[in-house]
Order: sequence, then C-alpha cells, then structure tokens
Amino acid sequence: MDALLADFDPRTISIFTTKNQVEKTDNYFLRSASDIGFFFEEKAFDEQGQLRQPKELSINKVGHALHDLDPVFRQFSRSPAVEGVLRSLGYKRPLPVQSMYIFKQPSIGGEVVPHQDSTFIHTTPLSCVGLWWALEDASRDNGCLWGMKGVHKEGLKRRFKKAEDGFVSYDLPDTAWDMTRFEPLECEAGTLVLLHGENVHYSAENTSPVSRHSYSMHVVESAPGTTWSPDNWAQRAPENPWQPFYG
Ligand SMILES: O=C(O)CCC(=O)C(=O)O
Ligand SMILES: [Fe+2]
Repeated sequence: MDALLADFDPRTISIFTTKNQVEKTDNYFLRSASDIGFFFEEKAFDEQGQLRQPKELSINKVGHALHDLDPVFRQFSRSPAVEGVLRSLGYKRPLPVQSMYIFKQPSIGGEVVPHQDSTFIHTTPLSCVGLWWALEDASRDNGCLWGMKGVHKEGLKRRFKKAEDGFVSYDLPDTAWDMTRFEPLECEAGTLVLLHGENVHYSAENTSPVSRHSYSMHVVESAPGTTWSPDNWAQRAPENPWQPFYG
C-alpha cells in the first residue's frame, strides 16, 4: 500500500463518505469497481481545498479491485488459506467482487454508518460474505467495527441500486437501528472477522492519534443458481471480468 500511495497523484480527488453516498457517488467511484481508486477523508482538506496533511495521512480508503489488479493483494486475497475459509463456509464457486484498504486515519478517520453489506453486494439468492482483516490493532479508541448479534436473521433492509442512466440511489430509507444493540469487535492486528452479508455493522470516527488500517474483501457465490444483480453499483468492464477462485 505504501508503494501504491507513493505513485498516487492526489490531484485526482474523490472524497469518500457513507453519510451522503448518493450525492458523492461519481464516475470515479463507479469506475473503481474495475480499478484501484483512491478516496479522501472528508476532513482531509482545509477551507481552501488544500490537504492539511501528507497524502499518506489523508486517504480514507483504496478500492475496489485490489484483489485482482495489484499482484501483492491478489496473491494474499486468493491464497489457499482464504480459499479454505470460503470452502468451509460452503461456497462452491466463490467470486471475490470487491476489496478495500481502509485507513481510519489518526484524528480524521471518518465513520462508516451502520449498514448491511448485501445492500451494496446483491445476488439472488443472497450470498455476500465480507472478510475483514485487522492490519493494526482495532479498539474502541481508534474506530473498531461494531456488530449487532443475530440481526443477520432479520433479512435485508434495503438496496443500493444503479439505474440505467448510471444514477445510484437507495430504494428505501435507512433503518433506525437501536445503537444500544451494537457490540464492539475489538481485535488484534492479524485477526480475520467474517461478516455475514445481512449482518449490520458500523465503525465510529477515529479521533485518536493512532490509525486503524484494515483490508476487506467481499465474496459472493457464482455457481449456477446464484445470479449477480444487474443493478448492483459494481459492474465489471467486459475487458476486465470478475474471476472466481476456482471451479
Ligand atoms: O472497516 C470499516 O470501518 C468498515 C468496513 C466495512 O464495512 C466492510 O468491510 O464491510
Ligand atoms: Fe460493511
């Protein structure tokens, strides 16, 4: 990631926010489904629109095709150990569809509001699973994940869809989640957290002086009988198709 950041020219600017995703979703974001895109923290800029700190401390996340396009991330993401985890979960033809390196930068790391991953990664029937690796210790202080026990059995609440004109929007308003039901998923660097697609999770702002790097990859079933929804935001360019693990 250090090497990717060193090569990145911060003049190609896109701010990532989960608060008003619909307005901030632009072509750069949509293109990142088949590319390695860089998204800034909302609080990275001063009033003049200049970065307050070096680019390395200003990026919110990098995504969403690291697992295919970057040789280092590709090797890790498609390792026999990862394949073994997916097999053990019952996936017949696991297809990794997106990957993200999230920085949760010191002092300015933005919150990720409560959501279900299947809202963004939809198949029929539902099959999304998230693999989330703590690359640094994650605690309440530096913005660890919070999850809600049992909620994955309560169904998918809404979808984030792309219309034919390329406009993306939610089909329903957000659920008023009971914030007292969330539990912190504090963990040490190296921990793998598996996120059921209908689990609800969030992470708070990081106002601490310590970063909280993580890598996550989302996988769906691609064996016959499961279909990728054509109105998902992420669609691959035909010259760069998705590639299953095997099968
Ligand atoms: O790392 C975070 O703060 C959120 C990540 C997330 O929502 C995911 O990987 O599905
Ligand atoms: Fe998520």
